[in-house]
Amino acid sequence: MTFINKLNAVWKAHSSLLCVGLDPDIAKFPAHLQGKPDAILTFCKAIIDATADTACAFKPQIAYFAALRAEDQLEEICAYLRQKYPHIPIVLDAKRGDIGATAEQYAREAFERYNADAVTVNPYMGFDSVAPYLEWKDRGVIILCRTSNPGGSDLQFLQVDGKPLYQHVAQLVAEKWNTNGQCALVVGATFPDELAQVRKIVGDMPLLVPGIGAQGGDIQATVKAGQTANGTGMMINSSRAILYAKTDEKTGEDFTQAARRVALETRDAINRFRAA
Ligand SMILES: O=C(O)c1cc(=O)[nH]c(=O)n1[C@@H]1O[C@H](COP(=O)(O)O)[C@@H](O)[C@H]1O
Repeated sequence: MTFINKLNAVWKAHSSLLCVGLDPDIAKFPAHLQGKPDAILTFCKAIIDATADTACAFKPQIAYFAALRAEDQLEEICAYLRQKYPHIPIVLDAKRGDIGATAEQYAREAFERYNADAVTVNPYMGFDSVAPYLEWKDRGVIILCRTSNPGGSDLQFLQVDGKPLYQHVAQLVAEKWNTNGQCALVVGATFPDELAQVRKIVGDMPLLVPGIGAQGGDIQATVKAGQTANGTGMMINSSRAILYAKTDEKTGEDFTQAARRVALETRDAINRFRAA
């Protein structure tokens, strides 16, 4: 099944636009996992099991694994997702961007080694740097458009031929690069006005929308600006707010129960503003 078909099916089946980000930071792990050799694997599996039914996607961020020489644990996590939750897309967040020959290797890394359903890529080097990912016809290629960070404006907001650069990216992807219908765009929840602009340009193209939770993006404004006519169209990502949710001492919650509680609250807060 293609990435886009999988996403459409799980949006419906789970009634959720929530993407759970897997950004494992050992320093924030519960005490009983500290110092264990496979702590990242154990932590991520526990989070996945606690939140799978609330999510429309899981998004592992590769830097958190690579920095700790834990790519083998990322492989195991992706294999676990494939085996236990094959209906939930895996979005590998790698933000790659390089010349074609090198991009071919990055595409193999994402789609063969990790067997991800989709990968995030940077459009700065132009079409030939993105083309190798598009060769993988059943996979998703999620292109940075209007990122959630404050410095995103430095380049993405530059006026080019009368409109900001990020709108050119949206138009280029929608009109020229997406010939196989496998593209999506990254647009931060921290910029709902721009999210609405992108939605106007790209029709029903899926959007990966990080920036709620720890980065403070407004859920109501995000959903109103970014949803499609049928109330879908987005993978709204939250990582740290779910992974490291504060446990409620009164009820004696553990970290998985706290993560599940916040994931459910976030999913429901999103659903409150969706079109029926
Ligand atoms: O591509 C991304 O996922 C991404 C794009 C962007 O513009 N902003 C952004 O925060 N992200 C990623 O989304 C996640 C956000 O994490 P939290 O702020 O903890 O929810 C991190 O893994 C970021 O690397």
